[in-house]
Amino acid sequence: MTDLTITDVRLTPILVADPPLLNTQGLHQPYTPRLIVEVVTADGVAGVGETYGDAKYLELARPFAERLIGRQVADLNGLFTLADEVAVDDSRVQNQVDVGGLRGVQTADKLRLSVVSGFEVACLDALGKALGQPVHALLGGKLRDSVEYSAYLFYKYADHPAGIASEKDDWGAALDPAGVVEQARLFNERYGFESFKLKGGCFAPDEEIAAVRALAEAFPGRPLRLDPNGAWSVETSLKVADELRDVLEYLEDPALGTPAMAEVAARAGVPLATNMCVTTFAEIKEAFTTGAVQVVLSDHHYWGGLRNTQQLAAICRTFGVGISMHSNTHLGISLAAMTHVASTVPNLHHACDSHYPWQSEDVLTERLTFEGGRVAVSDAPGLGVELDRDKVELLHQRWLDDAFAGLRDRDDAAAMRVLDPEWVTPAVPRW
Ligand SMILES: O=C([O-])C(=O)C[C@H](O)[C@@H](O)C(=O)[O-]
Ligand SMILES: [Mg+2]
Repeated sequence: MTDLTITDVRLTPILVADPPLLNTQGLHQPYTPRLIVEVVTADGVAGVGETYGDAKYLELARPFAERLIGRQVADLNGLFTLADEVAVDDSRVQNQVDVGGLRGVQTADKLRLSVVSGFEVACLDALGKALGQPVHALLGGKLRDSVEYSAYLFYKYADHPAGIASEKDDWGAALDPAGVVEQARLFNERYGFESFKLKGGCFAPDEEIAAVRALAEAFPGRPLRLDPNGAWSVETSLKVADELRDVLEYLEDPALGTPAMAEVAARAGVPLATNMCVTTFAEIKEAFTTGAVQVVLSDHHYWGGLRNTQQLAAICRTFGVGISMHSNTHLGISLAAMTHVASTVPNLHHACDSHYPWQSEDVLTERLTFEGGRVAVSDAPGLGVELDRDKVELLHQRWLDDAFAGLRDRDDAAAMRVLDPEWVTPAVPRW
């Protein structure tokens, strides 16, 4: 009989290289924190998970990990009750937003769920390995053999600011329509992506409209999305919708907050997607009953894991709201987890987001690959990925070395201040 008792939990904070990508808050720093979670059973089976690595997540993950020892790896529901026992320092959530608000509201519950998700995935991986079953089978079985992702286009500089330690990337700059189209071509060439999302809210809306128009010309008929992370007023959102209605699959978080989104949705004539105004179960009712969103972009990290993602998908199905997936900077562990759960969701009709192509570094022995913009659903036991200890150690050492350099907490405004000392997180609506 397999012993599924958890006997060891390892938490490894790391810093991963990130290119100089722009968003409405500022600029990505050259390295970004992630937390690698490993749970080990009495039989020596190890499962891996990954979540946000900023200090407030680590502070919660540590006491949570201690409480896991002696519990069963299959006790997934118990993870949530256990999380409730871990106190959240109020100053970490009161009047705070995460990454300048890119991940929506910040609450103690959401912070806990973001931590639980890393452990839930690690437990599912260990359970799958112990039982010889892929994670998708533990979630009820895959409905498709591969999952489609979209190209996640960013305005970007060619390099991080001079004199700042960073890794070089080979994507070049993208600061105007021609640069955005060139980046899209590279994404298409390298990974076969068929749909394209542009991270907007960086330049005046007319410039971003021109970039999407240029994409539509270069890739006729392909699904296109524009996401300014709530940077626009209702009026500006409606103007952009008016100009791009014929080419957009959806407009993502044009304005901030459910009431503003509902106003835009009522008149835009284009579906609205969100990963900002519906990020918790508590936010669903208002958004769905006011028709504020037509597509929810789930993120298993902040929704609390893969099974919560399935529950969210079922609620969306009930209300006739679409579902797809949001992505922050993440590594192959999370891409594998996203792919497993996405393969089990019946109503997944949009290509999911993934930052993975931007991450030149990973902690796996083998990187996951996109073929025709799709990731194959693994049938190997667990997630189907293997941790490379040397790589984990290298990236962990970078985190250790950073004690005073300010990279352990993601701060896009701080990165922008290196270029523009006057930069502050822009007030919203920005346009
Ligand atoms: O709304 C979104 O899709 C995101 O917030 C994804 C990421 O946070 C992205 O904007 C970023 O990393 O700059
Ligand atoms: Mg978004």
